Amino acid sequence: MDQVFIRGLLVDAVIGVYAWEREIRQSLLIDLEMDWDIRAAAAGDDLAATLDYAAVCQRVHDYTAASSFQLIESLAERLAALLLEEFSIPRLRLRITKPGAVAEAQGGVGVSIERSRR
Ligand SMILES: Nc1nc2c(c(=O)[nH]1)N=C([C@H](O)[C@@H](O)CO)CN2
Repeated sequence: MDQVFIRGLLVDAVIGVYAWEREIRQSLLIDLEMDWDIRAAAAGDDLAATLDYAAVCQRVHDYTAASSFQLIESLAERLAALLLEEFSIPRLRLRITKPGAVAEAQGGVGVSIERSRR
């Protein structure tokens, strides 16, 4: 299946389990791979026929920046559900990296999920 993807979308949010984490904003990196048949958009050279990655970035940014979950798992599930629904995406893979969470983990730590529209 074709995909529209977003890599390394940087968003600051209140996220974390510990008391000190509730007082600050921390950076998150969000990666998305979204199934989308791009042939109609390519044939018509038409933005309206494809999944607008800029619109998805804006929605992800706005939702995440306003959120205040403890676990990145919670953010991942909510984000996946709203994107599947609002953009009529059949299936997506979503990864959230919390770069500063574990100093020794140079590549960051996080979660990755794959979800489909029901
Ligand atoms: N699987 C997870 N493990 C941990 C999370 C999380 O969201 N998912 N969060 C924390 C703390 O908030 C941590 O980021 C503080 O450094 C610990 N483990």
